[in-house]
Amino acid sequence: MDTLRVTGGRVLRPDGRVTESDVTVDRDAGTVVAVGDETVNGGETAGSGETVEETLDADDTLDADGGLVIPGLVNAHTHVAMTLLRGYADDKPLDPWLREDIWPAEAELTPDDIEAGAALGVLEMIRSGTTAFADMYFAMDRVADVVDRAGLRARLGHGVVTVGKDDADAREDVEESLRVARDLDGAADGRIRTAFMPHSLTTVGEEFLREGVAEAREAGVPVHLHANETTDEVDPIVDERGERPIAYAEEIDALGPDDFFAHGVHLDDSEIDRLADAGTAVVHCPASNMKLASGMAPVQRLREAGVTVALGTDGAASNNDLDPFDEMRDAAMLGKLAAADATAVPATAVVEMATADGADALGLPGGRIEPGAAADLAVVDLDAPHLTPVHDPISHLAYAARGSDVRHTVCDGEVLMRDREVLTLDADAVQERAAAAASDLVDRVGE
Ligand SMILES: N[C@@H](CCSC[C@H]1O[C@@H](n2cnc3c(=O)[nH]cnc32)[C@H](O)[C@@H]1O)C(=O)O
Ligand SMILES: [Zn+2]
Repeated sequence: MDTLRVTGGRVLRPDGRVTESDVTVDRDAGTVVAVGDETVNGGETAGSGETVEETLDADDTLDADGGLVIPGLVNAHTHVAMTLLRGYADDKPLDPWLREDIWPAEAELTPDDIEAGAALGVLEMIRSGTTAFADMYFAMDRVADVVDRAGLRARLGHGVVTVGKDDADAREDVEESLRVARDLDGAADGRIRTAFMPHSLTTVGEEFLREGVAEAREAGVPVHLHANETTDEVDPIVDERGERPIAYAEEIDALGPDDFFAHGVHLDDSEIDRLADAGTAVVHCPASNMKLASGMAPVQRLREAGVTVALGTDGAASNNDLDPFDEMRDAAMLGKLAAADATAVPATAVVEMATADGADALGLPGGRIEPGAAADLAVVDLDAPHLTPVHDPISHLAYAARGSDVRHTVCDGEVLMRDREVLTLDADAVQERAAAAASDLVDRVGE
């Protein structure tokens, strides 16, 4: 067995305990084989016949001294190539922001641009401890190439918009989303999974939603869309159909146990119950919701109702970074404000949302450090002034740590970043190429 040992750190366990343990990883299988002396089958590692003691001479080690070993963080909703539009248009509500600024710029994006933007976003994510993400965009074959090279996991889909398009163009967009969902599923040695991704219930027509969802069910891929993000996305559905958006989603068969919806800001109690009954997850994007003044999602109520709530950054143009630590802190802060209750959405909740609940929402491995689990983890350096003293490491994850405190990132047993150096991408080249692509893009939009 080819082993990696993460030594000398404290480990965040699935039950919330923090223990001083080494973590042993089988690099070939991409799984955790031991946490301390806890193994898959009591002392023997993964059926190899070797005991933990015998594998003590690891083939490779990562120093976690003074650090906290956590499950790799999950960014459950983003548009990763939008890093090119970071800081391009700020301080506007969703609808005019999309129509006046973002969509005209996106109309000029080439597949090369999208690859450059995706590489930049993935670089940023690896550097802040993210090992899995969900992406809704276009030119997804190029995004998949980046994920393959960079070594993390993703659930990818082509975003469909049919409003303002003629029938042929609309159909083509739906077909492209289904093609991506079928062709890319299982790519990158299984690290890439896919979904059918209609942009939202108001930007895709009913007929296209029904047809696309039916095909997605046939293909066995989940559905991911923006739901109840703003009141502009709720009111027209209520006016035209006499039902709430989540009831509409259920009616078109888009409310399944493997499906996950971004935002869920404006949900009433009946919709929360429907989500809980269906087992559909919600991806909370607190920074984007605050920046676009979309509203405050009922995170505490959703969790109490039994809905799986994950965390997402949304695109870098509405955030403006892809740092999952910011998202944890924002979720805890905004969750309290939304509930008018300082005990709501505590530190333990947001850490769960960014790890196990994120992996569950996406239906991807990871999110827990335990024998037999996927070896997706990050080591957070706690030896810094803003993290001193350490009364409670989970409090620090939620409230005080930053993406730049991540020392190492591991996904599927591969070291993606060691001592802050990303090993799978040429960071300088990625940054330069993205900056050049972004400035060319803005020139073209201005012409
Ligand atoms: N194929 C579609 C593209 C859809 S990709 C997903 C879209 O979601 C947009 N987007 C980014 N952030 C948000 C948000 O917060 N709410 C809704 N849409 C967003 C993003 O800019 C992108 O255009 C087309 O032809 O236009
Ligand atoms: Zn979005």
